[in-house]
Amino acid sequence: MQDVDYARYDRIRAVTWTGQSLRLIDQRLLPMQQLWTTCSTAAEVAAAIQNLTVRGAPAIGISAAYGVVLAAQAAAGADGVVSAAALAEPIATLAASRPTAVNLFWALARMQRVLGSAASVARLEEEAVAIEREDLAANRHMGQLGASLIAKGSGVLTHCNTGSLATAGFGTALGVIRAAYAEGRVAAVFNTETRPWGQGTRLTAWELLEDGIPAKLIADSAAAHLMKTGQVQWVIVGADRIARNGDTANKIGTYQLAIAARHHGVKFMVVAPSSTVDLSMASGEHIEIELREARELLEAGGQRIAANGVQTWNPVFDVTPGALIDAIITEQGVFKAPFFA
Ligand SMILES: CSC[C@@H](O)[C@@H](O)C(=O)COP(=O)(O)O
Repeated sequence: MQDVDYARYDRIRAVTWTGQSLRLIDQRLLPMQQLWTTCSTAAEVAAAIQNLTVRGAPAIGISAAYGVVLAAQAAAGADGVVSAAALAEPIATLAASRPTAVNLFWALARMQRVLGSAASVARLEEEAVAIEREDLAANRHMGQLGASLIAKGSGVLTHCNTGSLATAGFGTALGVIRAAYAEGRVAAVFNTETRPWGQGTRLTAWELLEDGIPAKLIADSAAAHLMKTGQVQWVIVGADRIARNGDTANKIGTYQLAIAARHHGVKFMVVAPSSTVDLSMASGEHIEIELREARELLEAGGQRIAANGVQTWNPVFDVTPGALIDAIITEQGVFKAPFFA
């Protein structure tokens, strides 16, 4: 096994905690502009999650945890202690920012457990830092676990953005691709555009380029043809919420990739920290799917491209049945059906 040069992948950071504020690279502007925005309140963090300044399930959870710390700093007494009552509203605002990624609710619940009826700001900050550190460690471990499943010379396809920008660093599905590439297992990397918002075009293609990993961007609609031509042996994706039976909510388009993969004998891997596994859900049937604004479909590069009056339906996640998934990797191991049931 080849050692992975993690420092190489740590140059891009989505989320930076300064002690008094949260600095976020504005993912809406990448890759054309690298600008950071500073959040000083929980409401600003919630807005940044809602408007996709920061996105990706683990990065959303980490940001929300720091949002709680910002609210605690603002509400604490001279003794540095804050009450649960004082944080109820900011926590509710953070929880309302996006519905699908369970990491948001998981991180808030973890902060609330530490908060109890009252806690020191220092203890809350310690917990948020731990959430971030544990995510990075989980990603590095999942990278090794996932890479070990990939035979030398394989082609891989990934969807959406699951790299440093979506996590505390290194990434989930992209972490597996990075580790597998470092180990000399990967012969070709393809990534989808991921319409309508374009996480693949804007973010994953850029991360791979920065890594120096040779990769090709494909249209979402080219994926089945790519599989048919025998160029990929694995589809590797992240997740926003995984039910006990392995049903996996992830970026819209993941489900059709899984169907095409099964048809062509291509294996399908989901990579996500255990914070993405929602043990309260027996299946994916009840996962709330976020609907986003029509503009994402009606415009390209800020220009209107659809006729005035066109109506839209824009679900931004879908649920892939566990039956179409060959392996789910968490930091706790490699899971096969029946997964967590
Ligand atoms: C490690 S990120 C996993 C998922 O969060 C990712 O694939 C995804 O669907 C992100 O959606 P987004 O709408 O960009 O937040």
